[in-house]
This record gives sequence, C-alpha cells and structure tokens, in this order.
Amino acid sequence: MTQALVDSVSDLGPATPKLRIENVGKEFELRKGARFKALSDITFDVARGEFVSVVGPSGCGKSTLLRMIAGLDVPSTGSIEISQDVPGRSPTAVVFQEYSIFPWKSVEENVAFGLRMRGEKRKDALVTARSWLKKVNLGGFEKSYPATLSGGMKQRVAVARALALDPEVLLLDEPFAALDAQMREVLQEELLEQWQDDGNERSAMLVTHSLDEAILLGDTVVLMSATPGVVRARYDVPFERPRSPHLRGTKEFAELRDLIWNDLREEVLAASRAREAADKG
Ligand SMILES: Nc1ncnc2c1ncn2[C@@H]1O[C@H](COP(=O)(O)OP(=O)(O)OP(=O)(O)O)[C@@H](O)[C@H]1O
Repeated sequence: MTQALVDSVSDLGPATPKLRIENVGKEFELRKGARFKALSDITFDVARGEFVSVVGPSGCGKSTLLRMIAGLDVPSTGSIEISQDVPGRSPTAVVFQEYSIFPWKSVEENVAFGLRMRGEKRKDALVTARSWLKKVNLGGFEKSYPATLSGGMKQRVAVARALALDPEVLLLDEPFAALDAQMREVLQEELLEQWQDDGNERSAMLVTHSLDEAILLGDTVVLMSATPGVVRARYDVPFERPRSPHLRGTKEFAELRDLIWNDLREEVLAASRAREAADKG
C-alpha cells in the first residue's frame, strides 16, 4: 500500500493524529526467491505538534520506517497517512545524517532549492531561505559555498532547507551523528529552541542512537526491537516545554534515561545474538 495523503483537516478533524502508521511491514527482496522482513506490523500515531524520537538497535528498521514516511520507499503492508492541515505545505521534509546539500550551490540557493522545485518564484524562495538561515544562526553565510563550511554549519543548512519547506512532519535521520560530541550538543540545543519557537503545529520524528538527544528533544520516545523491527515500548517524556538544555543534568532526566536504556540494552544484546546466529547459520 502506498503513502496516502489526507487533503485537509476537515477530512480527519483536528482530533486525529498528524501522522498515522498502521500495521506497516516491509520486506526486501535480497535475491530471487529470498526475502528479508525488516519491519513487521508497526502501528503508532504522532499527534499535532508532537515530537517523537525513535530509538532501537542497529538494523531494526528505523531508517526504513522514516524513508517510507518520507515517501522514498513503499510499505509492503499497512498504510501511512499524513494529515495535510495547511494547503501548500509539504507533507514531509527530511534531514539526513550526511550533509545532503549540493556543493555547487550557495547556502541560500541550497535552502531555496526545495521551494523552487515546488514552483515558487526565485525571489520569494530566496527571501524565505534567508529568513531561515538567520533562524539557524547562519546569517552572513548566505552566499557561501558548502566547501567553506564546517560540518555543523552544513547540518544547519540541511535543517534550514527542511524547515523552509514548512513540512507537516519534519523527519530527522541521525541528523547530528557525523558531528563531534560538542557540536552535536550545540545543534541539539539549537534544534530544541527552533522547535519550541516554531508554533506551527508541525510534528517531528527523530531517528537517533543517542538517548540524551531522544529525551531532550522528544515528547515521546518509541523503542523498537530488531529483526523484524517492531515497536517494543513507548515512553512519555514528562518534562514541560519550553525546555532548557540544563534538563540533561537533572535527576529526573537521568532516571528516564536509565529506564529506557535498561530496555534498549536488552534489545541491543538480542539483536547482536540474532546477527551471530544468522552468521553461523
Ligand atoms: N534496500 C534494502 N535491501 C535489502 N535490505 C535492506 C535494504 N534497506 C535496508 N535493509 C535492511 O533492513 C534492515 C533495517 O535497516 P535500517 O537501515 O532501516 O535499520 P536502522 O535501524 O536504521 O539501522 P542503523 O541504526 O544501523 O542505521 C537492515 O537489516 C538492513 O540491512
């Protein structure tokens, strides 16, 4: 079944989720006759304005799920629905781990690119791009080329490019994983601030290996287990917004981190045992 877009809020009503993932499964054909089940029966909703973080062992299908939500791949079973609340908004926009920006385009042209593809006039697209570049602290770098930027600055461009599309659902696939630890924290904090200032009732899904990142940014953390990937648990993150990065240092944060880590650890070990068994078999 393919991704189904719901045309307007009146179709589903504001009480319905922004994103509905129902019984989604995914199989890949490895070679003729051999199939690999990567995801099985994934069901969960993301509410309007909700930020969901997805964690799980390597290979449990987090990126596959995110790619299907983005429409870059198709579920083998089940359905994914995104409620389109604002006409003209993009259903999704994705920030990937590797700087997926064009080296031959300037920073502002990179951010304007998606808007141009959507049919916006160059002048209007550049105005929007420049305004987003200011919000991600890249004011003054509009005319620079990616080769002259640090890793953190390139990822800021990628975030600005995604947000400039004004997506219903912002999708983030390990967006800061390639950065050094300090820069990663800085960008987490910037994203937290941008998210809390946004006020546009968009939703977000973040795939990450970092529990600190998952908890600091998320309203909910979804834990997946591996092979095939299923949803094992869902944790509410009870900290009020606006949140401050200082939350990381609190006892409550550490307790929630421990709770999730205890479950995640089991999944990581189970996935590693399954991989060993598959290698032997
Ligand atoms: N195009 C494909 N063809 C065959 N197998 C695939 C394909 N894409 C992904 N897989 C397999 O599906 C499983 C899930 O992959 P996926 O990248 O979604 O996992 P992940 O949880 O995001 O992993 P990681 O945390 O390591 O990034 C893995 O076993 C992977 O090898």
